Amino acid sequence: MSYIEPAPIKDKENPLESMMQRFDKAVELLGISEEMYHILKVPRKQVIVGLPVTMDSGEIRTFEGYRVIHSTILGPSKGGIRFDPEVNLDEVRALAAWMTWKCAVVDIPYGGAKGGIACNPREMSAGEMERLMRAYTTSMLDVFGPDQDIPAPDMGTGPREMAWLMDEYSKAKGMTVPAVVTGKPLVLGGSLGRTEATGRGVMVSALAGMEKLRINPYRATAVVQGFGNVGSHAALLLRDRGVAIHAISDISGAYYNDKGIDIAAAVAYRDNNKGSLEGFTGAELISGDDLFTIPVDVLVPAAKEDVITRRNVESIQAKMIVEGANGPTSSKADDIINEKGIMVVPDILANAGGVTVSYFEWVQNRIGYKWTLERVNRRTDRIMKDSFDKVYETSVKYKVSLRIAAYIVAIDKVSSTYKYRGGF
Ligand SMILES: NC(=O)C1=CN([C@@H]2O[C@H](COP(=O)(O)OP(=O)(O)OC[C@H]3O[C@@H](n4cnc5c(N)ncnc54)[C@H](OP(=O)(O)O)[C@@H]3O)[C@@H](O)[C@H]2O)C=CC1
Ligand SMILES: O=C(O)CCC(=O)C(=O)O
Repeated sequence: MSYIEPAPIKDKENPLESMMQRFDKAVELLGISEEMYHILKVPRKQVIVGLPVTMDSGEIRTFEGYRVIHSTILGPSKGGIRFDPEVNLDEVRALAAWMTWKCAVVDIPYGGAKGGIACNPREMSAGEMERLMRAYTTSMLDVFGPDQDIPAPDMGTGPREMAWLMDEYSKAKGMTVPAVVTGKPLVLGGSLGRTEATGRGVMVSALAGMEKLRINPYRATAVVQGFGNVGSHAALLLRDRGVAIHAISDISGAYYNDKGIDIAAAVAYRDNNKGSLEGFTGAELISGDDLFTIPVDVLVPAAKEDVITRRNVESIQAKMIVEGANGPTSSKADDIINEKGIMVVPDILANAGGVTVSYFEWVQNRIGYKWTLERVNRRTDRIMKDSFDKVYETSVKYKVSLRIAAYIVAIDKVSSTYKYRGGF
């Protein structure tokens, strides 16, 4: 028997602190009361579970899993499940709060939650992953529910894991409950457009930002860190709008080509190479750190938190950062970015396309009807563009960055909803 220790919180800028610093700034500008501050700050529920799983070797390993419900003020809580060795409670708490603000920014009727399991999916077989996901679902039967808390994919998980979750939950309830989870395979009630939705939202946000900066997409260049669900779809869709992608990266390194990378070839290579870009020959191999220093119009961090910090922020030469990942920029880097005059389209706006189409999937499951891809994309684009415009106007009104403006929009929405519900 062995026990997988969750990774200790590293000596780096803690994502929860980064989230709270932005939250505090926005709260101060909005002038909300002390009572409301605590209502919005403290998560409603935090669940930690031990998950014993039989590995293929016959050994039983116990993993630690988390689900944090940050808020249910706007509706049932919503947020993905992350499988990653570095998952810890503080990270999940920050990610859950970001979900609350994200749903509020794009005005969809959900609160915020997030889940995670400290595990390494790269070292696990499909059978081990399945047993782990089913054990987690069983532990969360009282937490999850189509009107209660609705999970979805995040780093290290995708439609396959959501299918196992739906099946395990449905078996326990004695009926098929597709609306308990989103990001499912199409045959199980998944929505057309969900797989590429987050990347699509990144593309719409990037184009809206370029318009403000008067950058012509057909002459624009970009680099994308992370080539998973979000990064690869963002790269494909930006390329479709004329943007030349000069570098992409994953854990194996960054791949640079100043003539523009053939993104479709990179996707095909990754898909035939166990999900990795390692050995990709359509570009020069450079270090992951060097990707941030390339002079381009748009930098899209689409891997994980705290990749833009005080350590590397000075070397960034992009005109715009569009945050595909959650929390890629530490709060300490924000001030320097603002001084440098770089526009940042923040995570809680830029990557909200995923939860938007998750909401559409949930709506379709509840009405028992399937929308066309054209309808999903049209509605997603409109929500993303309207949300960008609202955040932009707020940034002008309060003379703040787009990030603080997005927090202002979100906190205002959640706090006024709380008052309408009569909780105050
Ligand atoms: N999936 C979704 O719908 C949404 C995701 N997000 C956020 O987007 C981010 C990415 O999620 P998603 O695309 O789903 O995750 P995936 O697991 O699909 O992809 C993550 C990618 O990041 C790469 N990566 C991890 N660490 C590094 C690193 N240190 N340097 C370079 N690349 C790295 C991975 O490489 P490798 O494969 O080699 O490990 C992989 O290419 C996360 O912050 C997530 O919370 C936000 C909104 C919705
Ligand atoms: O699709 C969803 O419901 C949530 C996706 C997610 O976890 C995120 O936006 O960070």
